[in-house]
Parts: sequence; structure tokens; C-alpha cells
Amino acid sequence: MEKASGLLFSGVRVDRKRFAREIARFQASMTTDFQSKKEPDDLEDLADAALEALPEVKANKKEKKRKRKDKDSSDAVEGFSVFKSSESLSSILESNALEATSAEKKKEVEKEIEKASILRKKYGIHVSGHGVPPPLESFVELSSRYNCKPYILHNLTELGFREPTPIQSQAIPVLLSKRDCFACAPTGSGKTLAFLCPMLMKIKPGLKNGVKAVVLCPTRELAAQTAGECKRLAKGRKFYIKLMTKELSRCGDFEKMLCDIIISTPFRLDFAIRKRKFDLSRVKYLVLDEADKLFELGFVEQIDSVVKACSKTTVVRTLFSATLPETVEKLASTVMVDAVRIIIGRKNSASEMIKQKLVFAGSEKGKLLAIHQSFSESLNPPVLVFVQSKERAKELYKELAFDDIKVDVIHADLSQQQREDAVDNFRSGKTWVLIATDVVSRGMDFKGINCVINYDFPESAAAYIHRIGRSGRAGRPGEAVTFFTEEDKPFLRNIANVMAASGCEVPSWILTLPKLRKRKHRPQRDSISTIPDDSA
Ligand SMILES: Nc1ncnc2c1ncn2[C@@H]1O[C@H](COP(=O)(O)OP(=O)(O)OP(=O)(O)O)[C@@H](O)[C@H]1O
Repeated sequence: MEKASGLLFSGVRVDRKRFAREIARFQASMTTDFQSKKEPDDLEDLADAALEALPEVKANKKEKKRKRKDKDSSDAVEGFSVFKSSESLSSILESNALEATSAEKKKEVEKEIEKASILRKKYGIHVSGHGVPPPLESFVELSSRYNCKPYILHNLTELGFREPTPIQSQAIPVLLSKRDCFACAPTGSGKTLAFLCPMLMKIKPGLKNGVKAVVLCPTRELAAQTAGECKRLAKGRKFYIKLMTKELSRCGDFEKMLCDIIISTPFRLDFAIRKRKFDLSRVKYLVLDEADKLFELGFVEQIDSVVKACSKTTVVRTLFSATLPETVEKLASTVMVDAVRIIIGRKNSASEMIKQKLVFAGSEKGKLLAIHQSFSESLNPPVLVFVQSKERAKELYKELAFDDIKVDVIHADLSQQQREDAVDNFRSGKTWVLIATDVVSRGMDFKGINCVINYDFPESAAAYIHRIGRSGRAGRPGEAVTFFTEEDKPFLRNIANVMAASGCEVPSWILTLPKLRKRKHRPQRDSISTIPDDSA
């Protein structure tokens, strides 16, 4: 992470090449005035001091100040330490009360704050950061409070969304007030709409003057799904919503392309920025969906490039995920300006709609027997089966393809078309059982998955939360079964903690297992096969 924090979000971004002359001038003429303020340690310090003096940097600082000034009434949850500027409910109340010119006005403010508090309590919404706008009670308030265009309300009704979910209720007003935001809410709780809705409300469609919003997703499947959802919500308006495909990133004529919103994986967008000069300097909204995944090593440089390219000083940056580790929050908070933090329910927890079960299968052979037996006894499709690698996905597919069930497989070795077909067939019910690697473990919204089977034990608690979160979505019940072997036993405690926190029964011996330092668990496993092993 240290490497990442050095690279990412190093605050104000200035093209050092472009300003090389200015930097050199400052380096050469280190004035006494300069020295008296601070003795620079090295050339890097000198260069930074020089950069501070540049107009671009000053403008950015001014903008940050402006954002901070933009205060409102709110209540704040005690105990979160990330935001130094957090104010307590009583202090906000106090300052509002002071400003109130009459006793009536004071009463009104108090009433509003109390109402927001009651709503937050009801929905399990925890916020920190100052001046957090009150949550929405209903989608109708989008019109009464924010002048939302009727087409969005119409589309929400068409999509069958009658009331906002808790994350939508709080995140939509926060983003509409142009505040940076960290949001952590359970899987399947409607985070996608929570960032798409304010984006569409704030962007004017089809103005032909460049990209206005960027959504980054860790996989192309999720990017495609999000683009689809965005188009459904924007129906009736001439928004140019583009999915960054391989072809577009390599051959797109970005100067001529009409695009209001671009949805992409970091790799494709970074490629388009670096190789094809894709201009993101007018972007107003930058969303990092599944943010903790995006901050994992491998993506960091690409994210950095996108963040730099979205260079407008007023850009609103938001992070969404069902799991947001502190390391990610800390890293991101170095660039977020006066951000609001929203947590729904308990942070980093599984959806309470999922019945979770651990099954001891002894060995790899035991797992294969257990899945055969489970399917022959009761198969309640659609079922999603997770394994730890593409090799193992292929092996399990070979074993199950001969049974009398409609089974398919998805992993990174397949072509884009094959991956799309696998998703479509599973969605349409042509496939009953989909064997998958973690390529579809995050964000994918397969309607009505009855059961998730972790054939291979997940590599971390976060991976577990996302995998099982493919079921139990949008208030529907789901089931998750996790096989474990002797080899997985030392890692059981992490998963068991998640299970216990969401109200599932866990054998007490698991909870007393020693805590492990090593976070990721990807053991070398015996291959999946019913053919007897010669060496045995
Ligand atoms: N207000 C609403 N009322 C009813 N259903 C909704 C509402 N908002 C979203 N949904 C539906 O809930 C499901 C889950 O939404 P979404 O995919 O946005 O969840 P998520 O929180 O992003 O999950 P994940 O963490 O897995 O990415 C989708 O099928 C979506 O259409």
C-alpha cells in the first residue's frame, strides 16, 4: 500500500514536464524569503514549493476551500476518525441556532435535524462529515427537493423501484450536493442506482463538449451491466452513454465521439487516455465502483492515470463498495475533499438475507462427491459455483458437464463473446449452474440466484462477502454453502466471523481458532477429477 499511496492521489496534479522551466527557475533561485519559511530538505521539496506557487495549484486550493465552506445542516456519527472536519450534531445545532434569526427558525432547524436522525436510525444509515444533507424519504422528494426531471421518476417507476433503498436515500442527496463520498453498503442493496441517479440529474445530455462522468468497474462484465442500467435509467433523454470496449479503446475517434458518460475497466480507460489522448478534463463525476478491488495492486497505476486525467478541480469523486477496508479509506481520503462517509448497517458485513452454511468435505475428492450428491438430491437453479482459478473452473466443468444438468463456465481465458454468452444464458435461465472464477464475484446482478456454492474456499473475508452476495439481492432471500477441507480449516475463523455478524449460527470451536496474520488463502489444490490418481 505504501507504494500505492505514493503513486495515487498525490493531491494536486501538475504536469512536471510542462512546468519544468518554472520548477528549474525556482530551484535555481532559492530566495531568502523562501528559506526563511522552510528549509527545503531536497530537490523534491524545492520542486513542490515551486509548484505551490503555480496558478493551477492555487486555483485548486481555492476550490477546495470553496467546497469546505459549503456547509449545511446534518447529524454526524461519533467515533469515525477519518474526517478531521467532522462536527458533532450538537455543534451543528449550535451554529445553526446562532444563525437563526428567530426562535421559530431555530425550532424548524431542530425539527429537520431530528427528522433526519430518525430516518437514519430507521434505515441503519451512519454518516460522518459535516453538513450532510438529510436522507430522502421517497423518490418523490427528488422532485420536491431537487427539481428532478419527470423522465427519471418515470423510469424509476418502470423499473419497479418504488422507494429508495437506504444507501440511495442518503447517497443521492450527498452526491447532488456535489460532495465527495465514501459509501459502504451490503451487496445487492442498490448502490448502482445510488451513483447513477444523481449523475444523470446533474449532467446535461448531448452538449457535445466532452465526457461529463466516468464510472470505473473492475471487470468488463460489471462495466457492461452498469452501462445497461445507466441506459435504462436515462431512457427518454438523449444521453450518450458509452461502454469502453477493447475495440473502442484501440480505434475510437475520441475527438469526434459524442460521449456524456463513459463506463470502463481501469485498463481500457487508461489505454485510451495514454495511447489515444482520450480527454477527460471536463469530467464532473468520477465513480470508483467496487473501490477496494480497484485499489488492489495491479490496478493502482491505471486508477492513478484516470484520476489525473479527470483534472477538473470541481470533480466529485466517489467510492462505492460492500467492503471498504481502512487502508483503502485512508489512501483515498488523501484526495477526497471534505468527503462524506456513509455506512449502511455494519461495515464490511454480509447481507442478512443470505442463509450461510459451512460444509466439511474433508478433501478435494470429498468436495466433488458432495457437489454431485447435492445436485442429485435437490437442485434449485439458478446456482452459481465459485472456484479459485480458471484451471479449476475448466476441470469442474468437465466433471459436471456430463450430468443431466445445464451447466456452463465463465473465466478469464474465454473470449469476450464467450463471456457475454455465458452471462446472458445464465440470466435467461438456459444455464442452470454457472461455474465461475472471481471474475463474476463482484457487482454482478443475476436476478434470483437461489444458491451460491463456494466449491473452493474464498481467499479472504471480502471475497466471501462479494461471492455470496450474488444471492439474497434486493430484499430476496438466498443461500450460500461453503465447502472446506483440512487445508482450509486454519482460515475458517475469518469467514465464521462474517457469518456470526450477520446472524448465522457458527460452531463455537471455529470462533476460538487462532487469528491468522496471513490474509489471502489460495492453496495449491489437488486437481478436480473422478479419475483415480495413479500416484496414490
Ligand atoms: N430502489 C430500489 N427498489 C427495488 N429494487 C432496487 C432498487 N434499487 C436497485 N434495485 C435492484 O436491486 C438489485 C441490486 O442492486 P445493485 O446491483 O445496484 O446492488 P449493489 O448494492 O451494487 O450490489 P453489489 O455490492 O453486489 O455490487 C438490482 O436488481 C436492482 O435493479
